[in-house]
Amino acid sequence: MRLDIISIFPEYFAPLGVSLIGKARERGTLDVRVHQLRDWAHDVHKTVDDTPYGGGPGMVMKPEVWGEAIDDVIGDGGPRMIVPTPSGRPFTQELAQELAGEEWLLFACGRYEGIDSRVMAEYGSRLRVDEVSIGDYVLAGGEVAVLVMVEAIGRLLPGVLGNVRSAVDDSFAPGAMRNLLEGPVYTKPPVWRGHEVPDVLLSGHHGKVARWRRDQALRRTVATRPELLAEIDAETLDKHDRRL
Ligand SMILES: Oc1ccccc1-c1ccno1
Repeated sequence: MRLDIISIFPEYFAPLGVSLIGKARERGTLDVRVHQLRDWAHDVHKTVDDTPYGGGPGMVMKPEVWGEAIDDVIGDGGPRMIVPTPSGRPFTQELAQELAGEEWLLFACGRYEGIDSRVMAEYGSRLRVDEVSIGDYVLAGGEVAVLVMVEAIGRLLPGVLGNVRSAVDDSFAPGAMRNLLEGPVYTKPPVWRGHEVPDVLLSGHHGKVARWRRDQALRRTVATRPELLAEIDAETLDKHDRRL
């Protein structure tokens, strides 16, 4: 997978050189290219923003600069374009799975009050363009949102996670864990400061362990995110529980 990221703060993406994503880049599973938007601003101050039409606070990012940058980066290619914004569709594990199936993603990191909407309109006629939010809060720019999305997407690519199983058992992963939160996890020692590991996890009985884990996932989901259960139909719940 090729990832292009356009930003006025390319240094934000240094973390993509470490851990799982860094190793995926070394192996060639991920081809990450970060671009400085100001390289396409031609005035002496490398200006990338201006005041909003209609008035109001803040500044809006200029369409001309973005247009030249995106044209240069994609050429005649057709990546899927992702624009992080608080007003976008929610970024979910399901969307991460979908984006992990793409060959080429282009991330446009807006700052200030956002990118002139004509940029998304212009490229929306040629590319699949999604405006995406990572949550109901406001950031200073899209860079952190891109880091979140690249990690969530990258870990789903073949060979990136050492143990494929751990992606399958993720919270929100499709299948048995869809819309369920992961339950508690434990490792050695069996007793730590008087806290014991649940006996079932030491039993070696895989069926009982699987049932206990699903029960714990359901309990945690009811306690923390009950609205997620509304999205699981009774048949699905029953099917997976019956399987256990
Ligand atoms: O708050 C933002 C500002 C700029 C770009 C993206 C965001 C955002 C907030 C939540 N998801 O994305």
